[in-house]
Amino acid sequence: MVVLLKPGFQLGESTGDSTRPLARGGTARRGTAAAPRCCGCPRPRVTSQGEGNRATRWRWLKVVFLLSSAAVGGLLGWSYLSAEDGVTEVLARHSENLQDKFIEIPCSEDYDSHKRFEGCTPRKCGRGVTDAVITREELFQPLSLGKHFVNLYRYFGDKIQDIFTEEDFALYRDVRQRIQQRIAQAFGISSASMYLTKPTFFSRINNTEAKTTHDEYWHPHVDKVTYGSFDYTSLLYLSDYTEDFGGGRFVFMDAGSNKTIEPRAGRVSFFTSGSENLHRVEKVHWGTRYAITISFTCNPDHGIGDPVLM
Ligand SMILES: O=C(O)CCC(=O)C(=O)O
Ligand SMILES: [Fe+2]
Repeated sequence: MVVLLKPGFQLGESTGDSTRPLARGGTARRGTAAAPRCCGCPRPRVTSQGEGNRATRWRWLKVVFLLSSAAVGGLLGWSYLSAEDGVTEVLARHSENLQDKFIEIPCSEDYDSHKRFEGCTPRKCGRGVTDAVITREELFQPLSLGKHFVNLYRYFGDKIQDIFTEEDFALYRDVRQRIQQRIAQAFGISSASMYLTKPTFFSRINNTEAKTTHDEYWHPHVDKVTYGSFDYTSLLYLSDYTEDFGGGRFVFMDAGSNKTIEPRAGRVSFFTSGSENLHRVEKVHWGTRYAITISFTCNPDHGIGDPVLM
């Protein structure tokens, strides 16, 4: 109930079509002389019909003004939060099971400042997502044991035999080959012209504080700048956005409209590594996010072999 008291008015209640005062059960009637009287009370002002209408209009104007202000405020707040979040389009939702999604974008000039390998160095650039390369059943749990941004080659040293089995590595090789073929097909190059490059690592991200700048995964970056040898980057997600962790979406930072990929276990995203694909990872708010970065170079000198048990 909205109760408004204005000079010259008695209690009234807003109704759907007007702000008529209650007129039942002896309650006072606005704009008439039938209001209760008492000795010594100031004589209620008798208002004309015109004045009453003006006041009603005034009240409605106030209501309309307040509602519009609330709507404008809400819109501004929403657009501020969206802008801060930086997300304007979802490329791949967690709930979707995507066969193949590929978006071509113009290449940056980054590749011109490196030695070109025709038939491999990107002439066609873009980004893709697929849930069809690896089944959820194939996901390799053993590799999820790693520490934050673990380098498969360096971190474990002699301990690597205790942690990974020959089967884990065989599965890694198989998955790596399938991703390599998918990338080659999407960009129209030969899979044989691509080489696995370092760092190849898996990441375990939670909301504990970063110990070194290497742990600060959320900064916008270009892989070719950060890692040098990368020409094609791929990411294999091992856990599920909103089920295993909150935050942690992958964001392509395009001018004016960012695009997100929501991680899903078994989902592979891949893209050319130059500044046409500036990106970041949102901070993880809760839970643990697992992913493997598998990247390729066109320069055989920067190629590495698959990780093996020694
Ligand atoms: O884990 C991700 O989604 C992306 C990580 C990343 O940007 C990188 O490894 O360079
Ligand atoms: Fe990256």
